[in-house]
Amino acid sequence: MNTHVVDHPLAAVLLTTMRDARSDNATFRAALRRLTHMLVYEAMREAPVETFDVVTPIATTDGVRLTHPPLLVPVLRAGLGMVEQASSLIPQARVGFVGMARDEETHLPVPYLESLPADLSGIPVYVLDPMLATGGSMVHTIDLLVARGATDVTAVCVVAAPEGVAALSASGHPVRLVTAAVDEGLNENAFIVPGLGDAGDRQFGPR
Ligand SMILES: O=P(O)(O)OC[C@H]1O[C@H](OP(=O)(O)OP(=O)(O)O)[C@H](O)[C@@H]1O
Ligand SMILES: O=c1cc[nH]c(=O)[nH]1
Ligand SMILES: [Mg+2]
Repeated sequence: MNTHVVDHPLAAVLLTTMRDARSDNATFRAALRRLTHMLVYEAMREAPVETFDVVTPIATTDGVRLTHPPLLVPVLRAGLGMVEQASSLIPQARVGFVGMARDEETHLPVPYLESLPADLSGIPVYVLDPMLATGGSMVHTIDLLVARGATDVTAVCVVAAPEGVAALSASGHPVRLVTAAVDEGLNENAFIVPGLGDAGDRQFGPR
């Protein structure tokens, strides 16, 4: 599986704000929005484009548009903080939703929402979730996408654990990962170390 760590000073500064336990909910959400801009920009670098005639006030020239506008899939709750920025960067994108909450005892994802187009064949899909910990939530989300015919999936994350990267790779799904960091690992509660805490709680408050 291809893993791209977005290694840029501006991304690192925003990630630092998100990691900092002193950042309040609003500060955390603002940093996530700005970092999402950079992650999606990088994730779309190789997106295929087609040309068409565009008429400037002076002459006709080649214009460019995305060949296959993608589907964005935020994983609720935490992925909600990424979708507005991602869709403003790609106004042609459609948006689907998956909702999932980890069971605090088993650390397994418990799905509660699935709102996706029926047929995803030929559509690139960008899954938005700041955290890839055990990988259970992301693998389950991609199971849903692949069952609808998706063959081109990008997981856009802020912090990944090596365990989650390995789980994604072992899933055998057609996925690549774009993330701002790969951290040390998971603690006994399956939280990422050093991580940034619970990305849902840090945006919206505890459930
Ligand atoms: O890789 P995993 O071990 O599955 O953990 C990652 C998941 O945990 C977080 O969501 P959470 O379950 O806390 O729900 P929330 O977004 O509502 O807080 C996060 O946003 C991922 O979806
Ligand atoms: O560190 C973690 C692990 C799972 N979910 C989070 O929000 N944070
Ligand atoms: Mg959470």
